Amino acid sequence: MEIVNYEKNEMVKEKTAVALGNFDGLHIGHQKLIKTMVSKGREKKLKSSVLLFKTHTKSIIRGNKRPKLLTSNNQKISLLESIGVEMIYSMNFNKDIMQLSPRQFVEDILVDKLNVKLVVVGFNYRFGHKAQGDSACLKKLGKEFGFEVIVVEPVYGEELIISSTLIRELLSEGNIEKANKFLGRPYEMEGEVVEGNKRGKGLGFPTANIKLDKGYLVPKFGVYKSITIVDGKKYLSLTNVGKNPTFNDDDVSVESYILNFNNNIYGKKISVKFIDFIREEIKFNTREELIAQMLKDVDNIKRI
Ligand SMILES: Cc1cc2nc3c(=O)[nH]c(=O)nc-3n(C[C@H](O)[C@H](O)[C@H](O)COP(=O)(O)O)c2cc1C
Ligand SMILES: Nc1ncnc2c1ncn2[C@@H]1O[C@H](COP(=O)(O)OP(=O)(O)O)[C@@H](O)[C@H]1O
Repeated sequence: MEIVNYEKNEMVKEKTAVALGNFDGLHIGHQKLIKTMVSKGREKKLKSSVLLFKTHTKSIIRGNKRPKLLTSNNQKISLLESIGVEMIYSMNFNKDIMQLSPRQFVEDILVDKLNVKLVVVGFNYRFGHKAQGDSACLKKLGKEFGFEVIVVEPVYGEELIISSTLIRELLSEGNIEKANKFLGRPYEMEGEVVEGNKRGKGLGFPTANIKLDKGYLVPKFGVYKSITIVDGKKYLSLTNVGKNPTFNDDDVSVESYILNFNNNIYGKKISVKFIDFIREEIKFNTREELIAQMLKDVDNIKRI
């Protein structure tokens, strides 16, 4: 996968097919759009590419109301690679870019830098200063500058339009099953293993605590069946998300107890795939009650 940087003033020589959007979550709607771009691009002998802003466009525009992210740039890049995308055109979304009119964006970026011959966007795509441009405007500019525009219709799941917002809501409600169905894969959080409160081993349940980045979406507090990936190997695990009410912790933690595992993994980068919501977090009166419940949780995930 080739990564080309706008900031380095890099220009693309080959003719390209480009998909445009934030693509946070890269859910099955996004996947359909990207696949359309890749296959139509191949037909026309164009280099398949995605223009990615390093930050979500709404995170700059909305300040504090920024949406919590479902995918990191690295996750997006590896998912895009697996769909067959050949190039990422990477840009910072800053005040200068934000102020480009739809016409300037098309001329300065898509035509001059990216050499586009095909642009694929979703049905509700907006672009340019104050989101003035829509797909009809893009089509008009395409005629003028000589590129084709394909607008991809929405993908539905259970009569709802699948969107990143819908998936954020499902994860916040603990509806991991539906969120995973719409993502087309399990929801995944990755991070470095950091030290926790050093209680886990004493309870008989050591947990690898992931260093959390505040920008990412944390699913509903509770206990999940999960798959934890350490050094490329998959392990069955139980992941607790929340504030450990039994111990009145202040901070939110995401921590995995990995079954049949006994290694020191502090400092390693691990990834947790959420498979099933098991139960809510409980405030127990004693450590013993918590331990008894964790033993039941282990039994539980071995059965489902
Ligand atoms: C399977 C599992 C279930 C858990 N359920 C609860 C719970 O219901 N209530 C709670 O207060 N903490 C729960 N925890 C979190 C523990 O309190 C936490 O892992 C323990 O205090 C160790 O924290 P530490 O890693 O910061 O040392 C659970 C942890 C695991 C692994
Ligand atoms: N089965 C296991 N699951 C998770 N972590 C384990 C396991 N076995 C050993 N470890 C190690 O133990 C650490 C967790 O121990 P714990 O007592 O819970 O301390 P902390 O509060 O620092 O998380 C993990 O970060 C990891 O390095």
